[in-house]
Amino acid sequence: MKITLIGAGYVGLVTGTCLAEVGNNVLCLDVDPHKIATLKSGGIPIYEPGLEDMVRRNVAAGRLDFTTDIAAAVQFGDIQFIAVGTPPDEDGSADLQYVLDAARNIGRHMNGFKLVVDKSTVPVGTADRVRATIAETLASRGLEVDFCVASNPEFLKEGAAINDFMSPDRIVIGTDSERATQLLRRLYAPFQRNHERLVVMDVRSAELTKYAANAMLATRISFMNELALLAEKLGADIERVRQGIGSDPRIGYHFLYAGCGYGGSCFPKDVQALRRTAREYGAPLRILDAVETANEAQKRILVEKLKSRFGAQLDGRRFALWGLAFKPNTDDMREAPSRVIMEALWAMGATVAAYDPVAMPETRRLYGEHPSLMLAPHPMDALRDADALLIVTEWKAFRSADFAAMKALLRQPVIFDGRNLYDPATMRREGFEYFPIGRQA
Ligand SMILES: NC(=O)c1ccc[n+]([C@@H]2O[C@H](COP(=O)([O-])OP(=O)(O)OC[C@H]3O[C@@H](n4cnc5c(N)ncnc54)[C@H](O)[C@@H]3O)[C@@H](O)[C@H]2O)c1
Ligand SMILES: O=c1ccn([C@@H]2O[C@H](COP(=O)(O)OP(=O)(O)O[C@H]3O[C@H](CO)[C@@H](O)[C@H](O)[C@H]3O)[C@@H](O)[C@H]2O)c(=O)[nH]1
Repeated sequence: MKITLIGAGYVGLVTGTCLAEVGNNVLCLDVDPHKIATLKSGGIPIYEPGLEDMVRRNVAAGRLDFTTDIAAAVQFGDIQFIAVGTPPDEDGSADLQYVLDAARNIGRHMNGFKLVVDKSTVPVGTADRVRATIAETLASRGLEVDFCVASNPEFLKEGAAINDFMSPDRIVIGTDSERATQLLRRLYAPFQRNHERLVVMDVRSAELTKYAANAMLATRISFMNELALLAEKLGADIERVRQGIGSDPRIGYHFLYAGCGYGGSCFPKDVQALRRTAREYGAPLRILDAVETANEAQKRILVEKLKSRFGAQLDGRRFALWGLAFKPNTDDMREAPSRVIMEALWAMGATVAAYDPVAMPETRRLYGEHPSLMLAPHPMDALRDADALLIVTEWKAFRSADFAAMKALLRQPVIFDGRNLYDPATMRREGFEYFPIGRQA
């Protein structure tokens, strides 16, 4: 099939590449000429394990190409995926300007039938707005051309995007059109594995499903984070509690890890946008209000622990920080807890020596040559003469650490572990003051 991806970001690039991988012809359009130039020259603009090879393979096979030419892109695909960003507006609602721009461009350049698929995360009712925008644009050209609009939200996780796309738990399709259903059934047939993954429903339910999934996962995390703080006070261990409840299949093990808060480009903005929709429709989601408040506090939890240990005056102190990305296997720092933590430490007069395996260029882009930030070439270099280490992202490389060497480098053997990487008893034996989340220090 011939497919156009509008937006070649995380979702557009992964979707386009995976669709090419199973034999489709894919053209990815982006308004960012630098992104397209990078892709055209064989590079990829994001860090996503496995993606670069897959892009290269499909470009070489002639199934994948990139363009900034809007007319050519719209004319190319029988299916037009809209995968542009939907960042939060000032009031927390999803900003739909890019989605509606894409819709206008489709209306401006289409000459025959198109199936338009909203892949971006968009509030309920957006497919109707996309349909109306295309219809108005066509009318302004004096044309009547047949088209359908369907919703097909994406559930991939950064860092595991290719596997999530190639082997999805489910593929949600929202449409009331038989033609759209048949086309998307054919398109997604190679991703079904042994049993049916397609869940077909009305458009509004599909749009809400995406927000419901992210809100449910964010709720589990905030619940565990608050429970962790209680466990600390009660002398209990949140890791034991996690294993104890996760074994109940009604609860399950996934997304129950207490830590220093959820970040990323999705949970924070989608929780905010759903709360905003709920308020607008007079059906407030009080639970989600609490989820967000709890998460904001959790992003500061290491700072609070550090203040209890060192006081609030940190002039002259230096702290090592391991992990800048909002989670492992990505260079994405959107809404990352590391940012809240570094900014709080700077405000109290401290300097930070940080290390991350892939997110240091992104850190430089965000903070420039910040006078209170040193980026260390190696995790151990960050520890030299630091008053304590803060662990913020659970990169695999941090799991098996050389404790003796760490102790020798740190000014004092103190670790605030925001991801519970180590066993508290071992850390005590090794002579560390160890402050985990929800476990006994
Ligand atoms: N990142 C994720 O893990 C993820 C997962 C599932 C869903 N989503 C959702 O998917 C959507 C896209 O997210 P993303 O992370 O890929 O965003 P992104 O910022 O990485 O990419 C969006 C791209 O769209 C381009 N763009 C903007 N307007 C355009 C236009 N009119 N025509 C062509 N290109 C245009 C931008 O230049 C950018 O490259 C969002 O709604 C997001 O919530 C993201
Ligand atoms: O038990 C857990 C699991 C995750 N997190 C944190 O939650 C955040 C989000 O993690 P994750 O969901 O793995 O990353 P994303 O790439 O943001 O993916 C989420 O957001 C995407 C965009 O909507 C969806 O497509 C995915 O299904 C959804 O998992 C990160 O800060 C994690 O550190 C925890 O604190 N505890």
